[in-house]
Amino acid sequence: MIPVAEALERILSALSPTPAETVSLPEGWGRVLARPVLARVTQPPADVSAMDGYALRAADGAVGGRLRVIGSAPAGHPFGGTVGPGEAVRIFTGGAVPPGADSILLQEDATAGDGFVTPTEAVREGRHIRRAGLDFAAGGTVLEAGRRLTARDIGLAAAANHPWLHVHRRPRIGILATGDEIALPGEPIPPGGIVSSNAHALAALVRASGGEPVVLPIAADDRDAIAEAAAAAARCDLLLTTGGASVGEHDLVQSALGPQGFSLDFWKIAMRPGKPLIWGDLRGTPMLGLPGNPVSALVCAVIFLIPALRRLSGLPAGPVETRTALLGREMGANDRRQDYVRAEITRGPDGALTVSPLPLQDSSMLAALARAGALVIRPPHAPAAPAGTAVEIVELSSLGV
Ligand SMILES: Nc1nc2c(c(=O)[nH]1)N[C@H]1C(S)=C(S)[C@@H](COP(=O)(O)OP(=O)(O)OC[C@H]3O[C@@H](n4cnc5c(N)ncnc54)[C@H](O)[C@@H]3O)O[C@H]1N2
Ligand code: MOO
Repeated sequence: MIPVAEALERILSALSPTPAETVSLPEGWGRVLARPVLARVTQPPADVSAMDGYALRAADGAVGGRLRVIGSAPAGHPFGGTVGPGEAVRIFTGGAVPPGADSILLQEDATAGDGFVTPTEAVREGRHIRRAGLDFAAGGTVLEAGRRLTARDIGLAAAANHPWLHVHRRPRIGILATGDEIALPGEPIPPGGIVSSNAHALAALVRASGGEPVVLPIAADDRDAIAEAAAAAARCDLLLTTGGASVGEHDLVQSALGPQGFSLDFWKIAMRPGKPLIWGDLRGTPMLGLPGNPVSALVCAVIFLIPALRRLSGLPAGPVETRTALLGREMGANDRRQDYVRAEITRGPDGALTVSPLPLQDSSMLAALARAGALVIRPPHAPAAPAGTAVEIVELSSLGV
C-alpha cells in the first residue's frame, strides 16, 4: 500500500494538459486559457470624463467664474476643437476630454444657462478624469495562460477586443462501471441486483470539474465484456473504471485489461475508503480504477480525479484544497490508512467551522455521503482527538461535488 500523497504524485506526473482549441468568447467561461490574452486595445482609449459635467481648465474653475460653453462631448462623440481660457465643453461620462481641458466640473456643482456655466464648487486639476490606459494598455497581458476563466475574465477579454479565445480542450473522461449486479436507474433490476450510482455521480463530478464525461455501457463481470467496453475509451484523455478493483474472483478489471495492453503503475493505497485503487495505462490512455463501493469511488474521485482533471485541463495541479475546522465530537486513534471521514459541517456565528463525524462510515452509504459536507482527513496513526481539536478537512460543496 503506497501513501496517498505518493499515489497523487504518480498520477499527476503521468498526465499532461489537453491540446488547445479556439472557442468563441461566450463559450470561454469555465475553460482554461492555453495562451495568455494580450490587450489588442488601450482602455480607456483616451482621457475620458468619469462624470457628467463640464470640461475646463482648472485655472478657470474658481467659484463664481463665468465660462462660455463652446460645444459638447458625449461618449463616442469627441468634441472637435480645443478648450481655451474662459471656455468649457459640456461633457458626459465616458466622453473624451477635449484638448485644452484638464479638469471636470460636476454638473451638480454648477449653474448653467444662456450658453454659460458658473462653478458653485471649486474645481481641482485632473479631478474626474480617467487617463488613457488606466485599465490596461495595448500589448499588455491581461490574462495569464493556465487560468480558468470567470465571468469577470470574459468581460476583460471582451474589453481587450478578443472575439475568440485559445483554451484547452475539455478533458474527455471515459467512465466504465462494471458488475453483474448493477442496473441503470429506471431499468429492471436483476435478482440480487442494485442500481448503479457510480457512473452518474462520477459524470457529474467530471462535469463540475470542467471535464466532459463519456459514460460507457455497463460491463458485466466478464473479461471480454470489460475489455470490449474499455476499448471504446481509446479516444478519451483518461479512463475511469469502477468496481472489480479488489481481490475477489469476480474482481476482473486488471485481469481483463492485462491482455489488452494494460500496464499497472500501482494498486492499493493506504487510504480508507479507497484501498484497492488502480493506476496505470491502457495502450496510451491513463486509467484510474476506482473501487466499486459508491463512497470509496467518490472519495477517490475527489482526492485523485479532481487534481487529475485540473492537470489535464491545463490548471496548476496539486492536492485538493483543505481547510481547518474544529471537531464537534471526539475521534478515536487511526490505523495505518489515511482516513477520509464523512462529517456534517456547521458554521458558528463567529464564522468558525465545526465538523461532526457521522456515526456510521460504511463505504456503501450514499445517503450519509450526501449529508456530509466535509471529509475529515485523519493521517495514518493519528492519535485520538477530543472534541475541539483542530483538524484538516476537505469541504465538498466548495469543490462543487
Ligand atoms: N477480501 C477482501 N475483500 C475486500 C477487500 C479486501 O482488501 N479484501 N477490499 C474491500 C474494499 S476496501 C473495497 S472498497 C471493495 C472494492 O471492491 P471492488 O472495487 O472490487 O468493487 P466490487 O466488488 O465490484 O463492488 C463493491 C460494492 O460496490 C457495489 N457497486 C459496484 N459498482 C457499483 C455501481 N456502479 N454503483 C453502485 N454500487 C456499485 C457492489 O455492488 C458492491 O456492493 O472491496 C472490499 N472487499
Ligand atoms: O476502502 Mo474500501 O474503499 O473499504 O471502502
